[in-house]
Amino acid sequence: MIRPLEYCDNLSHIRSSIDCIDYRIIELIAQRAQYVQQAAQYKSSLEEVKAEQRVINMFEQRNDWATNFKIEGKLVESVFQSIINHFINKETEIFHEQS
Ligand SMILES: C=C(O[C@@H]1C=C(C(=O)O)C=C[C@H]1O)C(=O)O
Repeated sequence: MIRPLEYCDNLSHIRSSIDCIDYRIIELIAQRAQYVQQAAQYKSSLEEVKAEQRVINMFEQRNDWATNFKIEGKLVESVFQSIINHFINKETEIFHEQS
């Protein structure tokens, strides 16, 4: 369980909470993968698969979200760079398989 910070009394409480948070992050990435997989069905070219303008807009929006949560935009940018690049590659594979 994610123990509320005010109830964490030792390193073990902190680490088990971090483990739960990371588990949830991975669960959400797996869920995200399913949506990206579906997106390929609505694309008819490799340009659409890459969707450059959408990606630019996403980075701006995620940077704003980072600011709201008081975390560094650089961190969020590098995390989403990896995630989105990975998913574009996956979606490209799916696109080639279905066309
Ligand atoms: C999922 C899409 O396809 C690609 C993958 C994206 C992603 O992982 O968020 C975003 C844009 C596209 O490069 C989409 O067009 O929305």
